[in-house]
Amino acid sequence: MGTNRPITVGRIDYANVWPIFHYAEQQLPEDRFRIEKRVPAALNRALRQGEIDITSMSSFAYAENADNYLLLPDLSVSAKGRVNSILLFMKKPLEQVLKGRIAMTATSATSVNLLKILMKLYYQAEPSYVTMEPSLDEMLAQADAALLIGDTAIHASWANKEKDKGLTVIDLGELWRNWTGYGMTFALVAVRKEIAEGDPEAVSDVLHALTESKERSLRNLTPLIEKACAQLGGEPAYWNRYFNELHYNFGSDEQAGLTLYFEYAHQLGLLPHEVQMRFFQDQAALKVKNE
Ligand SMILES: C=C(O[C@@H]1C=C(C(=O)O)C=C[C@H]1O)C(=O)O
Repeated sequence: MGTNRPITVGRIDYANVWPIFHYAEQQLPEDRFRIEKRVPAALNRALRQGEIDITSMSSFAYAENADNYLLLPDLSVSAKGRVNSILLFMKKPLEQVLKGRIAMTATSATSVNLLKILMKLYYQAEPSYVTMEPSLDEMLAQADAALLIGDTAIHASWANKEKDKGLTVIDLGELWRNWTGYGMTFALVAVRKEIAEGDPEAVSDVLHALTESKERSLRNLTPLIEKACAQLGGEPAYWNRYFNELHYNFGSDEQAGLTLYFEYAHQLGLLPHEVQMRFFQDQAALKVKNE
């Protein structure tokens, strides 16, 4: 059974998802699939409100609504240590930031809650938080430190070096790893249950397109590196390292790190309930196996 309207697929508007999406769009026929590119917070909201059907999204926002969603298996944006694009920029020494005020980007859900977990449980600190649009200068005019994610964080980290702004930078993926010994999963791909039940073939098509894109991208990163230099600036060596330090699978290691994050988020009352991760079962794959 297929629905009559096209299936809307959400793509995070940052380089971190390029390996998963770069080759996928050309495999999803335009008469059946529509791609929406937005920042994570907008995709999180659109999925919750039923405006889109399948999306790459903040792992935290998946957890907030896990009963209504299924995860597309083995797809994520994760880091085993340094993530390079989830960064706390501090204009004051850390001791003052811990007692001060932190501006957080309005585009994120996972990272802002990761920062709260690290502040409370790692540093035993309770700074105050303000949510703002992602502009480093404006954020730092109002706060002692600023949390940015995605391409905005990358550009701000370059400007900090090139313009000698003298800000101290903490990479949240690296801090999480040093503290817990685990990697961290920032983004997942989820489908609304209603769509998975009503149009499983379409969901399966999206799963295959994203999985094939991931595999093809990782076999040869050169096209993505060239595109990143052309569209976002920077050097090939930077992007080579960036795409290599991110991980795009969601196996038992990634699940263990994310489970710990969900537990801490629940413990601090950031998530109102415990989270049971549930996955879309690809019937198309089962059918092929049984034939
Ligand atoms: C690696 C990243 O992962 C992401 C962080 C997200 C969040 O904080 O909610 C959501 C999706 C990803 O964009 C990044 O933004 O740089």
